[in-house]
Amino acid sequence: MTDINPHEGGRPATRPARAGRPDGRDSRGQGRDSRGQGRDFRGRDFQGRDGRSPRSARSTVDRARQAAYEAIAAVHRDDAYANLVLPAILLDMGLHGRDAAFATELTYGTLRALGTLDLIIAAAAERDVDRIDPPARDALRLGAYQILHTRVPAHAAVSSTVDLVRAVAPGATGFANAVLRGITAKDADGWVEQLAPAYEADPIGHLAIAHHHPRWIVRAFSEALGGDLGETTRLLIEDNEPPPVHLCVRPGRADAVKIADQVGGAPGAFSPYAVYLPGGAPGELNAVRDGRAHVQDEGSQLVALALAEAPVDGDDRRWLDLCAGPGGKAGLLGALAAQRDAHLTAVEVAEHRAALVTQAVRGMPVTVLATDGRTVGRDEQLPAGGFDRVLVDAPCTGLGSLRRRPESRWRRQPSDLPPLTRLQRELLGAALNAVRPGGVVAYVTCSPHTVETHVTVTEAARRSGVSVDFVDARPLLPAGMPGLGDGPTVQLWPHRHGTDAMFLAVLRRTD
Ligand SMILES: C[S@@+](CC[C@H](N)C(=O)[O-])C[C@H]1O[C@@H](n2cnc3c(N)ncnc32)[C@H](O)[C@@H]1O
Repeated sequence: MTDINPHEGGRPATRPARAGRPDGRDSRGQGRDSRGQGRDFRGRDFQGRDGRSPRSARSTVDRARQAAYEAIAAVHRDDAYANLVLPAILLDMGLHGRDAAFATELTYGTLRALGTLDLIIAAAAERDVDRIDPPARDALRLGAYQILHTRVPAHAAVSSTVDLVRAVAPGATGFANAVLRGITAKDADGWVEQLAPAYEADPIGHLAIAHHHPRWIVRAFSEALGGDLGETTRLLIEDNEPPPVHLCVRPGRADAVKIADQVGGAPGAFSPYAVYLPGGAPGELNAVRDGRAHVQDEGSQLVALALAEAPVDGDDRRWLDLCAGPGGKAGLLGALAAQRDAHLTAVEVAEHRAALVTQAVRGMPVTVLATDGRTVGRDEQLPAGGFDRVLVDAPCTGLGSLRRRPESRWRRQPSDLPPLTRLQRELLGAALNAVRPGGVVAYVTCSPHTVETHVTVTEAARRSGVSVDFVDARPLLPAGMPGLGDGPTVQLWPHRHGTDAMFLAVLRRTD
């Protein structure tokens, strides 16, 4: 498993620790009360900025809730990624089995539902959540999630959260108790009825609150689904489910059916290389450790395979992956290149991610370049017209994989779109310059936002100065795959295909 978020433009997956906490580790879980002191979830005191002495404290909070609180606090305090910080916390605390599963459910569920939970907390507290101290606020979010969305009895959710607040923000114990009791007055549907606009008057606004997504994302999904609100609702529901874990069994190195048997999983429904895992820690599987397989969503496999399937006239040996880090698709394309006597050049601008690509393609006919993909035509290793197949798996908002990054829906903003789409256009323009006439380019995003998909492709093709035709991408996917639309582009969906919402456009250069 990689420690890199593939949708970020070269940014490490855990953002750097704040000044004064160089390793990020000592700071985890700490909360500060209003006097600048606080305690971490294990009751250890830390000294306030005012230099007063530590106090002694004992936490009575169970360890699964402590772990969840610590992860949620790290996400909000340190801009950490939950999918990375939580496993580290579980390991650190020695939590396994049911405790680890409960901590994961609480962390992921709370972070996914955050926007709606905050509205409910604000209503019960009669104050905006911004006016609640961060440690108490995160504990309240965790408590509200348990009350409204788990089978934990309300009284247990309230008392365990009050214990937590006592440990991390002692001054707010009475306040938290009152707010939590207020929240128990209604169930989740009752709160949605009180706080959301009526569906008939404002369906997007209603769905956003009822299914825990920012409004602009619901609107973008709805647009990408042609305004079908029923399908949009199914997508939102799917986005709130735990994500499946898929393996890609590398072509020529092992057989997916055999690996599925070995790991107690199931062969994928669509990709011949996919294995659906039953759970557990994929990084510990022998097949992953020894390079026969890597963790990769089936949708990512399908779009990479589509590039390899697209017909090209003449030579077919020079392949290019223009945005390769951390190396999932390069690992699959590199294994195919080995079988087809081709060679892959894998480009990644961020050096630490280029190093991950190098690891991912070990033993394959792949050259990794840590450089900017937009230097096509200016870098002798990236000659204009020098490639037969080119993949642009562009940096994007990642709205198609919200299941995997529970906090990202609330972090992403519409203002992220203009710089990303500019970069997407430039990278696709570079790819169209890199491919030779008769060769093909696959443009891929893990976002269904039409500004990142159709608009980018149309604009980049228009501005590129080369002539291109769209190739119908549907026949490049497995025969009989349902729900691929009218072409020529393809949009995969979690609720239709069980994959991330990958977009694929295939273009052939004609001059
Ligand atoms: C969506 S990710 C690619 C995921 C990858 N294909 C995989 O399957 O693992 C986009 C990548 O593009 C990289 N990137 C961003 N700007 C770039 C540029 N100008 N040139 C090359 N790579 C770039 C990012 O650092 C990021 O690693």
